[in-house]
Amino acid sequence: MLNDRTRDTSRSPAGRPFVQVDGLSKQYRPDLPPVFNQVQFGIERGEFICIIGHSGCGKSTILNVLAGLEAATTGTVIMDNREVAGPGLDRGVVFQSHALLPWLSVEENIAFAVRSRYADWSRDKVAAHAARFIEMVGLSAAAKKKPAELSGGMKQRVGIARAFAIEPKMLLMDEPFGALDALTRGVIQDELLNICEATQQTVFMITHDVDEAILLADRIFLMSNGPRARIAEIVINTLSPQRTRATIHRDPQFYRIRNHLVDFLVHRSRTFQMSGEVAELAVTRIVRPGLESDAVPDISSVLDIRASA
Ligand SMILES: Nc1ncnc2c1ncn2[C@@H]1O[C@H](COP(=O)(O)OP(=O)(O)OP(=O)(O)O)[C@@H](O)[C@H]1O
Repeated sequence: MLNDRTRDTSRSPAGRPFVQVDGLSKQYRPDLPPVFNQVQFGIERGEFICIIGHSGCGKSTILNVLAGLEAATTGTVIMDNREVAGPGLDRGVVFQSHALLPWLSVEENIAFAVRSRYADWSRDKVAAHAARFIEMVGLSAAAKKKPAELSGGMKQRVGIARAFAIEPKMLLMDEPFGALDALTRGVIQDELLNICEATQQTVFMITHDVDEAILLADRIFLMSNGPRARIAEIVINTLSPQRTRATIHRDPQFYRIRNHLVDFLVHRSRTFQMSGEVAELAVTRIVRPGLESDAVPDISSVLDIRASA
């Protein structure tokens, strides 16, 4: 499989990234500290972002805010020059559970979503569009089956096809492969890469799997532990855009990035928590193993992990 992940990263006339998140915080109760605060990042059009952090740091809450399913306590999310103020079909969401309509077949589930997005399309056009995405996830032979007749991996493929089929401006995925066995997970990761290449989809994905993040993501956001969690580091994936699951382990750079991520999760994610007051003032650190620096608005320092490897 070849992933020639060239991106259309054109910015808005205002010079803003495609998605701009500023000053985001979430406090569920006034007597408790915010789960996260000062969360700030940009996502370019066509970029694949993975976010990693310990359980409870607020990853799902951030994703829900991006989806418009939850309101932040402070801060703004601007997507394609418009503020996100609620759910909308310009964003697709894939959760770990599939949430398929059990009385509809695979193709009907996807067609249902396509019709809600493109209400004026003819029946044939909807069916052809749905079939295209069913084929992309390798489910053409199962198109007539109901969800109860599908394996967990197949159901998750339907969820992914449905999300892509509405051609969202941003696809949000909350641990989409968390419930799958390793083999199925690998196959679907490959399919996901192929679809992203074909569609230039912008993706924001939560994962607990560092290998998955290195395979899929252009950049990896690392969240410190909560409360008062924040995006402490952004790791730019400098592996070849042609990386594949089969060959990625042969690249020495893979282990440098992997060690860096694991070290963050084991050690550094906690230090931000312990120095909570200081962390509030701190800025996101960017890790860019071996690439030239270019303008990234929320970044203030560069750490080259090759130098320390
Ligand atoms: N509705 C709610 N009311 C109160 N607290 C909440 C609510 N939803 C989430 N929380 C708390 O907010 C924190 C962040 O939750 P969230 O699910 O966003 O974390 P997460 O990083 O996605 O965790 P995980 O990796 O385990 O899914 C947790 O401490 C959780 O208990």
